[in-house]
Amino acid sequence: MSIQEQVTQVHSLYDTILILDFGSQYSHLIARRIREFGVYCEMLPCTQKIKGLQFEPRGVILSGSPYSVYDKDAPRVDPEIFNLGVPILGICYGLQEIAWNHGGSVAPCNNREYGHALMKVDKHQGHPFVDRLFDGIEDSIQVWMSHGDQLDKAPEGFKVIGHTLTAPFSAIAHEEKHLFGIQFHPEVTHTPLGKEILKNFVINICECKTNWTMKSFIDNEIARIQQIIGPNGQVVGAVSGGVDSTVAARLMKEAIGDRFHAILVDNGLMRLNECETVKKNLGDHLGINLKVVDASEIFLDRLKGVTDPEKKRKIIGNTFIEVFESEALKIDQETKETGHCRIEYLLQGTLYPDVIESVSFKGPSATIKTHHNVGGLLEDMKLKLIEPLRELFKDEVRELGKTLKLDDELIWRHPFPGPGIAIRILGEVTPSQVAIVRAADHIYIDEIKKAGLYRKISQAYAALLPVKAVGVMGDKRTYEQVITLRAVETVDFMTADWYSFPYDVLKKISNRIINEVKGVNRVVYDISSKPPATIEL
Ligand SMILES: Nc1ncnc2c1ncn2[C@@H]1O[C@H](COP(=O)(O)OP(=O)(O)OP(=O)(O)O)[C@@H](O)[C@H]1O
Ligand SMILES: O=c1[nH]c(=O)c2[nH+]cn([C@@H]3O[C@H](COP(=O)(O)O)[C@@H](O)[C@H]3O)c2[nH]1
Ligand SMILES: NC(=O)CC[C@H](N)C(=O)O
Ligand SMILES: [Mg+2]
Repeated sequence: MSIQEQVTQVHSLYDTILILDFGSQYSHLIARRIREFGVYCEMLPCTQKIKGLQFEPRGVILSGSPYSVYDKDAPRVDPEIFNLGVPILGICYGLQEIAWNHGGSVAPCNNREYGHALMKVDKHQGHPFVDRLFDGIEDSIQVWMSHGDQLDKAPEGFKVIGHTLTAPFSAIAHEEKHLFGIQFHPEVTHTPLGKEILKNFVINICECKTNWTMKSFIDNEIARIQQIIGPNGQVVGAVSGGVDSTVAARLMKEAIGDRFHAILVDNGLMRLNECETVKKNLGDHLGINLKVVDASEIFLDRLKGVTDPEKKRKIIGNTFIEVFESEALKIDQETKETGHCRIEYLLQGTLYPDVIESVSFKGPSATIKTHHNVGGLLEDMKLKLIEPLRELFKDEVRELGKTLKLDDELIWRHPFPGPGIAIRILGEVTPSQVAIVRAADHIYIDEIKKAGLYRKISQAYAALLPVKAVGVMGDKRTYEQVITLRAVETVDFMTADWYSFPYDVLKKISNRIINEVKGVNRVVYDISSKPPATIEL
């Protein structure tokens, strides 16, 4: 079977929901919820032309957006979508966009709704289709809203299927055209019955089959990679030993075999003995021959005198790419005789949270942190990126890892950021500061493991604060640095709570760090949740 045929087969095996993304912070959550039902979905930019679609969706969802439909430069859906003849659900901006396209009126409202609201469900006897969206929901529901505009008139032919005290057209539907619009966000957990509503749309209204699984994601991704890379293409891979890049590498290996060249860059900012351990693990478990490139001097040299964490990330991101580009040239030379093409692609294990926090859709959503692998890339980089996990959340990648039969230890490894210890030293990064963090972190993680808490905590690390404090050791005054410990619990790393440690474990950790790590006389524990803090510093 040709690759094109394999791709087409995906769409014949699985019913597809098309999500058109207007740039909401929650667009990917919609995709994630739908995949949880076992239904395949694809998310494309809202500018997608219907003529150019390579598949026939069973239904379409229009996401929310930071824009207002009446803005001059507001993103617009291709009106052809309304001639597809499949059910369409608009969420927030999506609702407003449906109304806008059908002669409804949308305007800024006096009673903006941000947060919880109670929506009264309006049923319509004799119009069975419009009632399907809120099937199983009686009377009223708790919903989560985030809008400053609202409909002040329902478009012609639409029925009102829900209203709140201040928004009379919170939910509308068209019996014959199978169009639905809701002002609230069903994709966030703050709408407790949101999942049921999405399920009603996807399964009861669009009648999608629920046969999509992680196994099919894998097959689909492998086919896609083969199609992109071609029969002779080669790929260089950024592989850190973390679960994301390991899963990505595993898919790539499966897709193109030895034409995949995995590289671990030792940037001098890794944890104790990390490079050796990772090389061994990936070789032993996955048969991936990992080349470790020692570039620690260049990285540490470029970080001299730099204290701003964003600058550190950019320097590290850029230097990573330089190393990969120079390694790719070396591999091109070495494989010249094989008939394989020159390396065009760089594989990265980028996940959705890396993307959403680093870049913004057409500008307005805020950049939180430039993850080195997204916003920290070289502007004129020659290698093109291939990122099979770019749409997934961490827990989905772990699920994928399980399906790929990766070792539990690897799947449940705490994430470790690419810029590593550099962003865990507030202030200048020097070899002696790196050594302090490395030693403290090693003790911290060791004690967490000994206490049997490693799997309960989602991510833990030690970091160095840029301050000194007075202490007394062996009757002598000390004036040394402060280690801060962080441990969080989270599912998707988008929000997180600090971990509530048993005191005796903290006591032991603090004691060991102060005794064993020279240059430290205090240990503090970070009790900030995300938001408003972030997981890293
Ligand atoms: N030292 C490194 N050498 C090569 N590539 C790296 C290195 N550190 C990070 N990367 C690349 O940057 C990507 C993002 O890093 P990140 O730490 O988010 O993911 P990960 O290391 O694969 O998984 P985890 O989040 O579990 O640590 C990685 O997937 C990998 O492609
Ligand atoms: O590869 C990475 N490069 C980065 O620049 C980076 N910054 C944060 N992280 C990791 O992302 C997750 C969320 O972290 P934050 O709450 O600090 O944004 C956590 O798991 C962080 O460890 C990074 N990973
Ligand atoms: N969350 C949204 O989609 C908001 C849509 C629009 N910007 C409003 O404020 O109403
Ligand atoms: Mg990592």
